[in-house]
Formats: sequence, structure tokens, C-alpha cells
Amino acid sequence: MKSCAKREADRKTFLEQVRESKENGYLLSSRKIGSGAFSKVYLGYATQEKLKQNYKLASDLRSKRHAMVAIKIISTDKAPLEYSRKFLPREIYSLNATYKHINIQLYEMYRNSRRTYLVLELASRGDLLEHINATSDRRECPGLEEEEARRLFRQIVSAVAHCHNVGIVHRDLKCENILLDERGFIKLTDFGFANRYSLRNSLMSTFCGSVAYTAPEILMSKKYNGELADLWSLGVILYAMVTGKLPFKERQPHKMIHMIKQGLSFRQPLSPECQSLIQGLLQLKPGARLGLQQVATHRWMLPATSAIFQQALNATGRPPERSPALEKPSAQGGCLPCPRVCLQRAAPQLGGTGWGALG
Ligand SMILES: Nc1ncnc2c1ncn2[C@@H]1O[C@H](COP(=O)(O)OP(=O)(O)OP(=O)(O)O)[C@@H](O)[C@H]1O
Repeated sequence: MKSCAKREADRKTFLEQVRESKENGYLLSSRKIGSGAFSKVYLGYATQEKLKQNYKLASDLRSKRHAMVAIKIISTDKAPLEYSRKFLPREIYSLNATYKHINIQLYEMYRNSRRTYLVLELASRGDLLEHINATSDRRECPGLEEEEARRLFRQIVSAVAHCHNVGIVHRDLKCENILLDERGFIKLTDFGFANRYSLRNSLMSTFCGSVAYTAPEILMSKKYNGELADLWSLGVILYAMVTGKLPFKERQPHKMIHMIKQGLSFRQPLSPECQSLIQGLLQLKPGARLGLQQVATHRWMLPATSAIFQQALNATGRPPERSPALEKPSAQGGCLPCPRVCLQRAAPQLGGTGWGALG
């Protein structure tokens, strides 16, 4: 239970944030939509005056037909200096450098000595983790149907490929950092650990990310290639999407490595293609992982219907007749009755926050 004094201090802080946002043209609502290690994310609204001044914001919100934004408030006075000096600028750089259709847009930023405010595009359908858990509950079966997972995973792969193409490795890919917009399209966010690299094969040494999604070479404190580490995280995300669980779940890195070495197991029916793609990504040796190009053209990534459709079209010159199998192409061989265990938010970074790591 929060003490009275703490509640009062929180209320005062919030009122300050409301005032500071208003001065900058935004109405901050009390609806908290997320929080991170040093940040809180609130629903906000752009004022009419702001819309008149900021063309980028106005044109984007006009196309969305609303005035809502996500305001991420980072308490820079409470965060370690390294966070404000290194990770926050990286996040801002990466948000600006990546393409708006696949990543969350940064509309504007304002700050003072205590706080930095990032005005972000609102992903109104929450994050992938919430989506997986809500869908699992609705289906009474953990995970998404493979067809839906494929649709989302294709977008995730294309967003990561875009980042890699512009020389940015994300390094903290996890279900919580994949948001869904109002049309159900994915948007990558949380580029706090993202890094620029100029040499494609150069190695990094910073520990980044959340243990459950972190590549084994990073857990083993080896120098690593950021692109190959992102591929591992993609394997974990795909596993989480189709099974509703994490493939390896331990808080301690050394225990995680032990589990990883024991090998992956699938505890529910999945198509062989899906298993093969996950196995191809979750390879202990970084160089043995499928590359993004191979992932994008992997047979699981091809929609079952269009592949069959195309085959039939090639053979007969006319489309195939519709069959129940084509109507519902999920390769997931039905659901077993299962306990309702939710996928949980990833364990915190190594050493509490991970900020103290190397360059
Ligand atoms: N643009 C947005 N639209 C909707 N929700 C958002 C948005 N940005 C962040 N969130 C929500 O807020 C949560 C925390 O945001 P974010 O991951 O950016 O914070 P963080 O401080 O970098 O987190 P962490 O400490 O996990 O690295 C997200 O998991 C998401 O649920």
C-alpha cells in the first residue's frame, strides 16, 4: 500500500507533468498506458494550437482521424546518468532514423532539468504480449493461430530488416516492444538499446535486452554481432506467439544457457514448417541462424492458401475450388485443453537494469 505522503508526492508530480505538457501544446490524461524502468507512458491529446503549428503531427493525426498521442515521460533526474547521456539519445536517434510505417513515430520532444517528454504515435491496441495473452484466453488455448502469427511475424521481420538495412540493431526485441496500431499493424518501439553500426560484421560487447529474449552469446558475455543477436530474439518472439510461452525461462543467465544447451522442446502441436523456422532461428551458434532473407522466404512464411492457390493455378490455369481446408488454413493441429498460464512480462535486464554495461 502506498503511503499518504507517497500518494501526495505522486499527485504533485503528475500535476506538474500536466502543466508542462499543456505549456507545450498537449493535454495529458491520467490514463497510464505503460511503464518502463525510468518512464511512464500516458495517453495524451494534441491541442488545436499544436496542430496548427506542427504540420507532421497534424497530417498524421488527420489520417488517423483522432488527436491522441502517447506521451512517454522519462524521469531523467532519477535515471542513471548513462541512461540520459547514452541510451536516451540512441532511442531518439533510432526513432528518427527508422521508417514511420513500421516503427513508432516520434512527433516531438520537450524537456526540462527533471524530465524528458517524448510525444509518440499512439499504438492503440497495446503490445504483442497483451495480444497473445488476450487471444489465448479467448481461444482457451495458449498462443495465436499460426495464420495470425504468420501475418504479424512477416511484419516484424520486415521492420527488423528495415532497421538492419539502415545500420540499426535493436538489441531489445521482445513481445512488449512490439506494439499494435488501430489497424492491427505492428510497430516496433523501445529503441533504448538500439545501436548504430558502420561495419556490418563488427562485434559489440554491451549486455542489452531481457534475459528471456537474449541471445546465448550475450548471456555468455562474449563479443557478439548485433544482427545475429536480433535473429535469436525473433526466434523467441515467434515461439511465444505460437505457443503462448517462452522457449527458455530462467532468471539467471547461466541457468538459461544450460537450458538452451539442452535443446528446444515443443509442448503443443505446431506445423513442422513453423518448428523448422523456430529451430532455424534459435541456433546456439550465431552463424548457424537463418538470415533475415532466409526467414522472409522460409516455407512457413508463405501463406498456405496462396501457395496452394498458386500451385493449382500453375497446373490448371484456373483457381482451385474452395475447400474447408483452404477456408481455415491453420496448420496448428487443434488445441489441447490447457491451463490458463499467461505469458509474463520479461524478467528485468541483467544486473537490475543493464545500464551499467560496456559501450
Ligand atoms: N507509442 C505507444 N503507444 C502505446 N503504448 C505504448 C507506446 N509506447 C510505449 N507504450 C507502452 O508503454 C510500455 C513501456 O514503454 P517503453 O517500452 O517504451 O518504455 P521503456 O522505459 O523503454 O521500457 P523498458 O524499461 O522495458 O525498456 C510499453 O511496453 C507499451 O506497453
